[in-house]
Amino acid sequence: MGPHPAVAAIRLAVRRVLHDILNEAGRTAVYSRTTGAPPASDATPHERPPSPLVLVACSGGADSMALASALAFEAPKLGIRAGGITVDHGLQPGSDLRADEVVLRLRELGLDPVESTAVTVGREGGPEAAARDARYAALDAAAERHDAAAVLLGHTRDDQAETVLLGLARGSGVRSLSGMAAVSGGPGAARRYRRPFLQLDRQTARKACMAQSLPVWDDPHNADPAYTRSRLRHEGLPALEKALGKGVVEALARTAQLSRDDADALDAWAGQAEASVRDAAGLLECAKLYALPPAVRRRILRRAAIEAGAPAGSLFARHIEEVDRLITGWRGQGAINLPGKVVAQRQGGRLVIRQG
Ligand SMILES: Nc1ncnc2c1ncn2[C@@H]1O[C@H](COP(=O)(O)OP(=O)(O)OP(=O)(O)O)[C@@H](O)[C@H]1O
Repeated sequence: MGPHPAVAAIRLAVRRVLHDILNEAGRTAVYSRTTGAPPASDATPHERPPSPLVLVACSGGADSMALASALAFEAPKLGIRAGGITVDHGLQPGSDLRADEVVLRLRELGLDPVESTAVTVGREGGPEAAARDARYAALDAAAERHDAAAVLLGHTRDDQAETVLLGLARGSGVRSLSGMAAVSGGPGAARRYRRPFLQLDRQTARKACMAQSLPVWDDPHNADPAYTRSRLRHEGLPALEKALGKGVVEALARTAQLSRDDADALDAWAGQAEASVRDAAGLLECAKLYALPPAVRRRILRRAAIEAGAPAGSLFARHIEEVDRLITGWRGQGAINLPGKVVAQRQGGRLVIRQG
């Protein structure tokens, strides 16, 4: 009898990603599929390149426990070492004990190395953003320390749908609607993070844990109505499903993929158009900017503001719209102040964006 369908589904999702990692590293999965033994080789063990290490980021929740179990099952068959890391945010009493428990469970799955790392969560950008920043910094550090080829994250299709809705409600562009990427980078490692479950629904991950008798922990934050994402998960999406039908989560995840492709194309277009709207001195020419489609023009303006020193995270659509009005609605406006003490002004048909 084969594995439970949910277990088969999580394993397949992880296997695909592990194959990608091997291919990118220029290695093929030549290790025995049944025993996990390396192929017979003339090379002595110390001449063989060390097998790559893949870490799973695990909170102890159903999604990342399912991910850890699938990694533990698939990695040895491909000659990949599998490890795990859990981050203790220190936001609840006893969180250190919980982290120790997660470490134990990951070790029981056969992962090695496994470690927990404690972080201090600041306040910047609100509680969710601050916890996320601290978590990724810790995961980046762990990946560096262990020289990991990749870190797996347990985001599911449901998380993706929530992210798309949050972007939609913020009124931002297609980049924001494109949600989370299946592959994304950390400092110095453009393809560090992988999300094997992005096409998989949360129920499948949960069922896979049940089928394997894996205990999971439900983060009280996930149910805390003080958090926007939690309200969306427990009230917003169910209401949408009631009104629009069950396929809404899948449709939102598809929207993410389509938006990502559109955003990438527009970014590339803006990158190419940028050189053609600069004069010999490198200044942006307003007449040429005016002739461009708004989506392309605003991307060029955003890039110029960031290049001048505006922090990307504080630069919102409304800032760029105001700068855009220097091009499309010129009536002698004064200089426009942007985050990071950057100033944009129109001078003699040129747009000057620099730190004031
Ligand atoms: N404390 C943590 N330590 C390590 N990794 C974490 C931690 N919290 C989240 N992650 C990683 O980020 C992913 C997304 O986390 P998030 O809390 O947004 O989603 P979730 O649906 O609650 O996931 P899970 O059920 O795995 O907790 C997790 O699946 C996991 O890979």
